Amino acid sequence: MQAKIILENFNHPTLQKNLIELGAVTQCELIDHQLLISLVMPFAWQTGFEDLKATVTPQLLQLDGVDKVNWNIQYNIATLKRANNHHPIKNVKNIIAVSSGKGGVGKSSTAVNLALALQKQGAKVGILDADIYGPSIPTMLGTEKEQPLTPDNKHMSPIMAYGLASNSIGYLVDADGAMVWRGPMASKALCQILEDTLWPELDYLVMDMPPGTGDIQLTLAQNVPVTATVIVTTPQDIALIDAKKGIIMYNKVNIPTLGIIENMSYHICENCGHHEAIFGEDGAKHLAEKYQTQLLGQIPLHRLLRQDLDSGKPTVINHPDSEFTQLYYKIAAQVASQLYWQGETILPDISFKTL
Ligand SMILES: Nc1ncnc2c1ncn2[C@@H]1O[C@H](COP(=O)(O)OP(=O)(O)OP(=O)(O)O)[C@@H](O)[C@H]1O
Repeated sequence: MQAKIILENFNHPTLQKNLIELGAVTQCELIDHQLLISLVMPFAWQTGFEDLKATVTPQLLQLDGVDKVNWNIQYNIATLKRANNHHPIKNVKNIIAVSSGKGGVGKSSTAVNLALALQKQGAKVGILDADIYGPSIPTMLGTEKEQPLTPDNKHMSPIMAYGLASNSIGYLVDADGAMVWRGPMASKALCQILEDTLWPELDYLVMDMPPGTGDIQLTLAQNVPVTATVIVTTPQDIALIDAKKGIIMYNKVNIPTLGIIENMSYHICENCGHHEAIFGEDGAKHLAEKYQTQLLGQIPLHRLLRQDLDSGKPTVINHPDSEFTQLYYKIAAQVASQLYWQGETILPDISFKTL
């Protein structure tokens, strides 16, 4: 049928096989001059779907007998093989660790906007703030006054914010208390929070890792059932050197690096809109090339991004139509698709880590 050929010919940066080959098209039928097309996608793909509709609908309407095209998409997000074959966490399909070699590069800001953007891409998403040195996710989600309830005195219910299930060391201890934890104590506590949270069914759990490449990060990376990591850096040499250390550390513990997100890539002048590369140019691109990974996206330095986070309403929520939100959507589409294409689909989980 010609409609199938049109679907087969659709190319998109997030697709490495066409939709027919991928087995994503579950219905393509002409009924009463209406073409019904249904897709089931194994990764979050809402912007891809919008692009598909915009590109392909006019072509389909040219076919004989087609007066209308009726589109439908559903998700059955794949569970991908975890690094080091760790046992999974109950209800969590995939864990994406957001890491940075250096502190203050915008790892938490990126993690929270990425989690929200993945959700807008059609996935069920949670976020775990494992940044013991500065648990900032509760502030960024506007939930800093909340505390998880424990229905059975053993497990914690996550705090819900904008549809994300969240938990943070910041809900449980004050920042000063957490800072003095020694390495083994900190990583043990973090693993416990991950395991003791009653996560709802999640396609992706974004984990905001503590910055750095020391013992805590290493122990965490080795013990958490991570699917892959994403490294956040600025284009500045001193951040790139640490980002490189991060890639090497994850390589050592067999955790795949999906790619690099460059934050504060350029400054946008609020008066004239001029883009200025105040921290240098192309640093993350070169780093990605050198380590055979990819640049997943670039986020500018802009006051709005900071203000939105400070007010507890990340830009993806507070300014959904902004150019920044579009950038996060694009990054989320890249992260979800790369995770799928670089990973190995496994069967849904039957055994869980003992709690
Ligand atoms: N692209 C950006 N534009 C403007 N402000 C930003 C941007 N990215 C991050 N910020 C601001 O920079 C500060 C540090 O960001 P963030 O807490 O995300 O960094 P981090 O790498 O997680 O830090 P830490 O090392 O403490 O974990 C925050 O105030 C945040 O609002």
